[in-house]
Amino acid sequence: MAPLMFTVSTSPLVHAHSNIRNSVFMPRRCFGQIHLHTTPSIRGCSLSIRSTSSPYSGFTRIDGKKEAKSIRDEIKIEVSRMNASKNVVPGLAVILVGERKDSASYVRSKKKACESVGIKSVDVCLPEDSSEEDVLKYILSFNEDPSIHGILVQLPLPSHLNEHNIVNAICKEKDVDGFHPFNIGLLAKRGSEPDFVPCTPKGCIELLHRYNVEIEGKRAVVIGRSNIVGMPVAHLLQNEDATVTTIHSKTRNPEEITREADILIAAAGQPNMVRGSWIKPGAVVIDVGINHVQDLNVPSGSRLVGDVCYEEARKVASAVTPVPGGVGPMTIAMLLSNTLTSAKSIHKFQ
Ligand SMILES: NC(=O)C1=CN([C@@H]2O[C@H](COP(=O)(O)OP(=O)(O)OC[C@H]3O[C@@H](n4cnc5c(N)ncnc54)[C@H](OP(=O)(O)O)[C@@H]3O)[C@@H](O)[C@H]2O)C=CC1
Ligand SMILES: Nc1nc(=O)c2c([nH]1)NC[C@@H]1CN(c3ccc(C(=O)N[C@@H](CCC(=O)O)C(=O)O)cc3)C=[N+]21
Repeated sequence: MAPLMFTVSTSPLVHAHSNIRNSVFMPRRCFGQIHLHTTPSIRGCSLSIRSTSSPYSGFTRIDGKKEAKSIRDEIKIEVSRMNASKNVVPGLAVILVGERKDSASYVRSKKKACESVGIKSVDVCLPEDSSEEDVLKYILSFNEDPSIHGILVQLPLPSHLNEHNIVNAICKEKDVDGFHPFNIGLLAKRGSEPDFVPCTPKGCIELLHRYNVEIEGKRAVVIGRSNIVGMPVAHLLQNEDATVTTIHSKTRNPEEITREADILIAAAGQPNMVRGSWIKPGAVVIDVGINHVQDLNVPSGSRLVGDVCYEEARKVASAVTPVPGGVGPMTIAMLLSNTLTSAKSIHKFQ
C-alpha cells in the first residue's frame, strides 16, 4: 500500500514560537511530514503492560502537560504586563455546589494554576442542597464585581438545580467557560467567532495546532456530543474546514466510522472504548476521557484512564494524547487564557 502523508512534526523546535494571544484561531505552518504505513490490527487492551516498542517509529506522544506549562508561562508574562500598565489583576470566580471529590479536585487545580500565573482566584463552595436562588445570588454579585473577569460554575450541578438557568445567568462578558448560549451561538454561526470558546475543545484544537496537525480537508470524527466537549469541538473542527462526523450513544458500528478518521477526538466517558482496531493507521488521536478505574495494584485502588486504549493506539496512530497529561492540563491553561482575554477586553488592554 502506498504510504499516506500526514503532517505531524516530531521536532520539539516547532513548539518554540507559539503565541497565546492569537494561537487558537491561527493556522500554523506545517513543518515535518511523516510517512505512514498500515499495521496489523491489535487485539486485547494491554491495560497494565507498558509496551515500549511501536511499529510506527515516528509516533508522537502529544504532551499536553508540557504545552500547558508553556502557555502558562506566556500568560504569566501577559498578566504582569497588564498589571504594570493598568494596575489590574485578572480575577476568576469559581462556584462549586456540592461535595463531588472530582469536582473539588478540579477546582483545586484551577486555583493552583491561577496562582502560578498571578490571576486572582475566588472560590465559593456551596452545600449540596443549595437552591437556585443561592447560586444565582453569587453569580449576579460576581457579574457586578469589577475585580472579577471570569465566572465558572463547576459542572455537573446537583440534579435539583437547573443548569441552563444558572449558566445563562453568567454575563456573557465573563463567560470564560464559553457555555453561554450567546457564545455557543456564535461558535455555531458561520462567519462569526465567539468571545469565549469552551476550554476543553479549545485545548484540543490548540494541541493540534501546536503539533502542526493539518486540519483543513481532513476527516475528523468526534465521539460524544455534549455541550462541554463533543458539540463545541465538532464546531471548531468544522470551522477549520475539517469534514466532521459525530458519534453518540445511538450510533451503530462506531468503529466503522472511527476507522475513517484522520483526526479522532474521543469524549464519551467510556474507559478504553477506542481500541487499536478502531483507528486508521497514522491518525492523530485526542483522548479527552477522564475515567477512574479500579486498580488493586496501586495504593489508592484506582487509576485514571482515557477513552482510548493508549497502548494499542500508539501502535497504530501517528500521535496520541495520554491520560493523564494530555487534554486535562490544556483545559486549565485555556481557562487561564480566557480569563486573561476577558480582563484585557474589559480594561481595553492589548
Ligand atoms: N480532559 C478534560 O479536560 C475533560 C475531560 N472530560 C471527560 O470527557 C468525557 C466526556 O465528558 P462529557 O462530554 O462531559 O460527558 P457526557 O456524559 O456529558 O457526554 C458523553 C457523550 O458521549 C456519548 N457516549 C457515551 N457513551 C457512548 C458510547 N458507548 N458510544 C458512543 N458515544 C457515547 C454520549 O452520547 P449521547 O449524547 O447519546 O448520550 C454523549 O454525547 C468524560 O470522561 C469526562 O470526564 C470532560 C471535560 C473536560
Ligand atoms: N464549568 C466546568 N468547566 C469545565 O471545564 C469542567 C467542568 N465544569 N466540570 C468537569 C470537567 C472536567 N474538567 C477537567 C479539567 C482538568 C482536568 C485535568 O487537569 N486532568 C489531569 C489529571 C487530573 C487527575 O489526576 O485527576 C490530566 O488529565 O492530566 C480534567 C478534567 C473540566 N471540566
